[in-house]
Amino acid sequence: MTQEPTNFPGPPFAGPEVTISFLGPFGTFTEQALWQVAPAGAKLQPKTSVGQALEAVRTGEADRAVVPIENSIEGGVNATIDALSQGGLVIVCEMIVPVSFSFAVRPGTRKEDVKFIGTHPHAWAQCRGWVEENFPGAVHVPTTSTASAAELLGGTADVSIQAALCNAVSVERYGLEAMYQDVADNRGAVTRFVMVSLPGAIPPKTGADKTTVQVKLPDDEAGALLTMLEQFSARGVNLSRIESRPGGDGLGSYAFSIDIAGHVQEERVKAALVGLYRTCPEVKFLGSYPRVDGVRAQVRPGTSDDDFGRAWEWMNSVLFEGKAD
Ligand SMILES: O=C(O)C(=O)C[C@]1(C(=O)O)C=C[C@@H](O)C=C1
Repeated sequence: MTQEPTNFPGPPFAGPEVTISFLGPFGTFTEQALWQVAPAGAKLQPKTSVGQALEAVRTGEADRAVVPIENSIEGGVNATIDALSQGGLVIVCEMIVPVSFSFAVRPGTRKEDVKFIGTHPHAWAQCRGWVEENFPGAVHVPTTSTASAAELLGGTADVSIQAALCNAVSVERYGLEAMYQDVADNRGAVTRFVMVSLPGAIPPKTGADKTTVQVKLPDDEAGALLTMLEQFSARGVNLSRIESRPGGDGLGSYAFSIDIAGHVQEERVKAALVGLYRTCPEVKFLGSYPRVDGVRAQVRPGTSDDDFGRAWEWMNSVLFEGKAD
């Protein structure tokens, strides 16, 4: 099946259809997220880790990768944030998926048989209280995704788990049955996913955009964090997420993963990023893309593209015409 590359996020792909790698196997929440944007004929490549899904794009094996980046209960997905910080990839769109879990077992399993429960650590963190109440003393067996726990449980091999906390679609896919449905400690939990590609044309600005950057602060410099934040506040740029990650060069060295409300083609965002680049040892641009919630950035008086344009006109008249007012 041939796809029109034009309205698909990110640079054109070699075609005829787009190849998308994702945190697999089939039946993960990540697969559910990718169908929000993937065309019907997309070729899917399930991978066993976020790192492998992203690497497939770096090597050209896939045109895009879809990976989880943030959960409303458990916070950032470090594997994704760290892998993206290695550079070479950009985010081209985001998706949000409401998350609740099925408690899946092999047909015939009794409640008292369940001693070991397999699932992804992020899923476990979202169901910890429920498990404590319903299966006190049960042990968490971490798996590479929620669907991999279901696949393991449904497989013929003699496995050590008796239940999996997974997406409802995995229950049927792997021949299991749901002992409980809609399991979650917090109603309304959502996970945010991103689609990434090799860098190319930046998705056009819509007025409701996000820009993701990774910034390293100078080591042992008093006020370095404040200086970094001032680059944003001085230009009226709002942040929707900021997380510190170890820089990897020993204790005390940190990098910040930041989502900015705005598009890199907006003057106030450009000015903030230029300010960051001047004052921080490392700045990585990880993409500008439309916000899935459609929330438009509030533009403070004096920070619109028009305000920057008038200010530059004035400066040019000072520089090139010698004007003094
Ligand atoms: O394991 C999956 O099904 C995933 O898509 C991963 C993931 C995550 O990394 O947060 C996605 C959504 C849920 O929050 C639990 C797990």
